[in-house]
Amino acid sequence: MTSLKLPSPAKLNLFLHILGRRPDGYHELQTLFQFLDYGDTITLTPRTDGQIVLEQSIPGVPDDENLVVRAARQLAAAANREVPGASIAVDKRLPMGGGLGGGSSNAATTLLGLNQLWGLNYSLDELAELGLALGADVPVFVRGHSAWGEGVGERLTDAHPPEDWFLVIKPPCDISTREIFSEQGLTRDTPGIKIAPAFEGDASRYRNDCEDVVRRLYPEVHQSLEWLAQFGPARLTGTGACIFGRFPTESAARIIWESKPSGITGFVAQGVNISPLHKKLTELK
Ligand SMILES: C[C@@](CO)(OP(=O)(O)O)[C@H](O)COP(=O)(O)OP(=O)(O)OC[C@H]1O[C@@H](n2ccc(N)nc2=O)[C@H](O)[C@@H]1O
Ligand SMILES: Nc1ncnc2c1ncn2[C@@H]1O[C@H](COP(=O)(O)OP(=O)(O)O)[C@@H](O)[C@H]1O
Repeated sequence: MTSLKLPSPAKLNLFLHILGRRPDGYHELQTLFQFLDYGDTITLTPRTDGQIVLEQSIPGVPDDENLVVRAARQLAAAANREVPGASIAVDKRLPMGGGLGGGSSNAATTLLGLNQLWGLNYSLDELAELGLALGADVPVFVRGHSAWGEGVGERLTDAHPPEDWFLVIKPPCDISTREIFSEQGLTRDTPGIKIAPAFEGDASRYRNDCEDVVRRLYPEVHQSLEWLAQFGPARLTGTGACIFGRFPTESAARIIWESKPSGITGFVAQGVNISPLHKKLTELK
C-alpha cells in the first residue's frame, strides 16, 4: 500500500475564558477554536513488521514522548488485532509551545491517517476519546470542525466564525502551558457565556484570560501585541506565545506583514471552519 500524505493544521483560540479550577487542578475553559489553512505535513507509510518508526526526531522531544508516536501506539493498542505498523515523517512548520496546537494536531492527523491505513474503521467519536488522553486539544482536531470548546476543551459544539485572514506572529520566546496555568495572578473567575450560534468576531466581551499574565512574564509578547494592535485588535492564542490579528482579506494581512520590523517571525493564513485534514481525507475517498 502507498503512503498517505496529510495536512496537520494549526488552530487559533479566537477567545479563551477561564471559568474556574477543578479539584484536580485543571482549569474549566470556554473557548472558540478555528483552524488555519497552514500547518505541518505528516506522511504515513505502512510497514510489515508491526513497528512504529519516526523517520526524524524533533529536537528537544524524545521520540517516545513525540505525540505522533504516542498517538500511533495508542491506536495500535486499542485495535484488537495485529497492525502492520507505520513509518511516520513530520514536516514541521508550526512553532512548538506556540499556542497553535501543533503537537495536538500532529496526534490527530496520525490517529485519522492510521485509522484509514490500517483499516480500523473507528468513528470520529471513538478517535476523539482516544485522543483526549493525549491532550485537551486533540478532540477538536479529530472532529475537524471549528467549535466552541467547554470543560477542558473536550465538550465541543460546531461553530461558524467568519473565515477571515490572520497575521500570526511568533514572539521570540517559548511558553509552557503548565507555567501559565500555575500563575497566582491568572484570572480564573470569568462568568460563563451562552454559546451563540453566530460569533461576533471582535466583540469586546471576548478575550484571552491568559493575556495579562503572559504580557507580564514575557515582554516579547507584550511588545508584539502592542505592535500588532496598531492595525486592529490583537490577541493571544491559547497560553501563547503566538498572537494574531484578524483581517478581511489576504492582501490586507500581507500589507501589514510586509511592514513588520526586522526579527519578527510569523505567517499569514486563512481561518477555515473545516479542517484541511478532513478536506484532504474527503478528496481521497
Ligand atoms: C490552553 C489550551 C487552549 O487551547 O491551549 P495551548 O496553549 O496549550 O495550545 C489547551 O487547552 C491546553 O491543552 P494542552 O496543550 O493539551 O494542555 P496539557 O498539555 O494537557 O496541559 C499542560 C498543563 O497545563 C495545565 N492545564 C491544562 C489545561 C487546562 N484546561 N487546565 C490546566 O490547568 C495542567 O497543569 C496541565 O498539566
Ligand atoms: N509532534 C509534536 N509536535 C509538537 N510538539 C510536540 C510533539 N510531540 C510532543 N510535543 C510537545 O508538546 C508541547 C506542546 O506543543 P504544541 O501542541 O505544538 O504547542 P501548544 O500546546 O502550545 O499549542 C511541545 O512543547 C513539545 O514538548
